[in-house]
Amino acid sequence: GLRRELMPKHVAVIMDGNRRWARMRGLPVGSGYEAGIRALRLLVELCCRWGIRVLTVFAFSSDNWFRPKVEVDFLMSLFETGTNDELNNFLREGVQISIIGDSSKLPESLLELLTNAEETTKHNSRLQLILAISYSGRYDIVQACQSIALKVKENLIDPEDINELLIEQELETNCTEIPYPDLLIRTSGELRVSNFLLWQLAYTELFFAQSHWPDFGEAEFLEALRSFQQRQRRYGSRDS
Ligand SMILES: CC(C)CCOP(=O)(O)OP(=O)(O)O
Ligand SMILES: [Mg+2]
Repeated sequence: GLRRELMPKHVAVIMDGNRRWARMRGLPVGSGYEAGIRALRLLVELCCRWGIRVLTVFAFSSDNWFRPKVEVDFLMSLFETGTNDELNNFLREGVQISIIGDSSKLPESLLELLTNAEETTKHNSRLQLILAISYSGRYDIVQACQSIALKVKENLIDPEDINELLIEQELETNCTEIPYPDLLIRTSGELRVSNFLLWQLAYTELFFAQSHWPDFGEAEFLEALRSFQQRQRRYGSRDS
């Protein structure tokens, strides 16, 4: 069975397969996205129940902007209604919301909602939910480099002061005490990282599930946790 002391502290999820889920059922794409939101709500509850400290989900990548406008608009409105519907639950359950990604491209109404949700939940401490929206792992590293280069230019630091900790502090995941996921879950059978967290995933255990995201429920999550607990994490040290 699962052992509480071997739980991952930070779980990251690429919630993939929503459109295929809908297509397999002869449903419109929007139904897949709506089912995906429901699966996310369930996962937040499961993470609270199993004592996971941080959950980072890839809700919308910078590449997703190239999808048909009708799909992008539907997703943006879904993020708005989802945030509205869930905010009171998150407040009650002690869930803190943080957003990472290029928020300048989000609709003003969604940005306001998310900023308000960050503000009203900032003292919650049971689970930190990080929503990666309009996020790019490579751009995250680029913006960290720009920020560090500026500090060098302003003589605040010297080039030899640049180390892994400094970069970690400049990444967008500096919104959490546990920036490095212990476990990454990707659904729908794709075996790619797709420009999600890149620096942060250096030693993360990867778990790939066949089921599409809307079908990823408690049984599937417990299977991922069991797989994680059976792994011997070496961080490159032991050669055996
Ligand atoms: C926006 C993102 C979370 C949606 C993930 O599902 P998806 O739209 O990539 O679905 P498919 O991989 O089935 O096309
Ligand atoms: Mg996909």
